[in-house]
Amino acid sequence: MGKNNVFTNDIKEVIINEEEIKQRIEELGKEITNIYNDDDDIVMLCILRGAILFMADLAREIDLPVVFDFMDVSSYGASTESSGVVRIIKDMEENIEGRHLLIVEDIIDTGRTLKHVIDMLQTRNPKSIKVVTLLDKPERRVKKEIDADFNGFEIPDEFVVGYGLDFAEKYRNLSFIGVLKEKLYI
Ligand SMILES: O=P(O)(O)OC[C@H]1O[C@H](OP(=O)(O)OP(=O)(O)O)[C@H](O)[C@@H]1O
Ligand code: HPA
Ligand SMILES: [Mg+2]
Repeated sequence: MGKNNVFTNDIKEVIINEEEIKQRIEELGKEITNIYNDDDDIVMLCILRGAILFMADLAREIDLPVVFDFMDVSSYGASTESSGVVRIIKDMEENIEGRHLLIVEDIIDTGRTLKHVIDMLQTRNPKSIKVVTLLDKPERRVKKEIDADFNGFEIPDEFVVGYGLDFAEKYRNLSFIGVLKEKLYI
């Protein structure tokens, strides 16, 4: 059986394939490498769980010394709509005062998760906060001021899964980004 075939019946359309993801991450890695100095103290913060694959691949394309940290944040649960309540399930471990913080997200949708995380982390006085997201759904933004500094792909307003993104915890291990068939959640 070929790779990811077990999910074929659930996916309406592949919108970003494995090769496109890989190429874009190489570009993002170069862009990010270029905006920092070699001696900057950088903490890469992975927002669990969705950003785990992106973090792992992006970090290897950044040619700078970085520290890894993780924060587990959840607002979607088993739904395709944000609950509106952003829950911090696990806080980060590093002290970020005076250090550069690079937040790594898989997707910015309504922007609620990122707004909540940034508001919280800003009070800890990092030297800078920058955000890199693999996917961006600008049409869905409620708080217009929330945006990424680095953005892999702009996508339309459809519920997507794969490459870390889930529906009810499923599909995270797809190697591409696909649109989920609506009959599975409507
Ligand atoms: O811009 P928003 O509308 O807030 O949506 C984006 C957030 O939602 C998803 O997380 P989710 O709550 O599903 O947790 P998960 O990463 O563990 O799947 C995704 O990983 C982002 O963190
Ligand atoms: O389109 C999406 N897919 C998966 N998780 C998400 N969290 C926000 N938007 C999405
Ligand atoms: Mg999710």
